[in-house]
Amino acid sequence: MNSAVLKGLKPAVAYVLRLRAAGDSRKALDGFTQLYRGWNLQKVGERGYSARMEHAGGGVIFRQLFEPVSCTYTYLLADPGSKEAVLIDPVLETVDRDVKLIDELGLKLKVAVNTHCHADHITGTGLLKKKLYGTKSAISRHSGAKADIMLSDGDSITFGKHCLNVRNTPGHTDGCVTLVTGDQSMAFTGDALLIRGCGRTDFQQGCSKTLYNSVHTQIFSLPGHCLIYPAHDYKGQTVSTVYEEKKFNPRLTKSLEEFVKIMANLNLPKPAKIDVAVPANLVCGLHDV
Ligand SMILES: N[C@@H](CCC(=O)N[C@@H](CSS)C(=O)NCC(=O)O)C(=O)O
Repeated sequence: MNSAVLKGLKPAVAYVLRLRAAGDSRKALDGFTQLYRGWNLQKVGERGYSARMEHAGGGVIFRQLFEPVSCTYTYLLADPGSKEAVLIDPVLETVDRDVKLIDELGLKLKVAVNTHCHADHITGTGLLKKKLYGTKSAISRHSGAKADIMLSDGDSITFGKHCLNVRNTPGHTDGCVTLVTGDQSMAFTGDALLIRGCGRTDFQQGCSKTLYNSVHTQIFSLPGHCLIYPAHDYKGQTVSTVYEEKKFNPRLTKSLEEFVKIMANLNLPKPAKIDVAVPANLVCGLHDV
């Protein structure tokens, strides 16, 4: 670590040590967790993309990628040792970008997984299967969509020595899942939980009561420092934490009754591509499996 980085870290380390000396070990532990994460964050371009790269202990390669028309995040995770990779929520229009990155990093795409049957964009999984031989598609068995791997609650998607654990989080659709890293440091929440928001519940199999229950039991039960990576953001945010959303989410901090009212009065326009996207996504994108 160079001296400029060390100089910048010193006050933060001192603050954490002061917390520990003052006997606030929980806050100190959270502080250390944040510092550790900070060492692995990189700022790229105009958006604050976080990229946790491989390090001495053998971390995970991680990229957050953005598709600006549907404001969709695609996530690439890979094991630095085996080079096995997983892509979460790829978008048809950005498949070439994703393939190039996977090639450049020398990775082998094992699974392209959708957190649910999307209504606003066409998934890239079908095209990825054609472009990257051996890739398997995956989606929840409750989604009604076709894929090579039909996921159930409690399943794991492994890539090298890492894994993503599947938690059913229905409510936006019946087949919504949240994918949680084995160490519970990151959760990919799809459209169940967005940053300071949540997925709408007014089409497909949407149910606001179900969504409220999913978020509270399956996501808010994760550790406070667990990073939340949603499928979309419409306001330029990239990442949140369980702690932040439990404290500041304007919908999910409310009672169930209030939440149901909020969701019934969102009055959002229908996604522009819904009539094309849903039928295509039921067969893994434009291309059949
Ligand atoms: N304008 C977009 C669709 C925006 C939208 O409805 N987003 C969904 C997730 S994608 S189905 C949603 O749940 N939004 C929640 C919210 O509070 O905004 C388009 O035309 O594609």
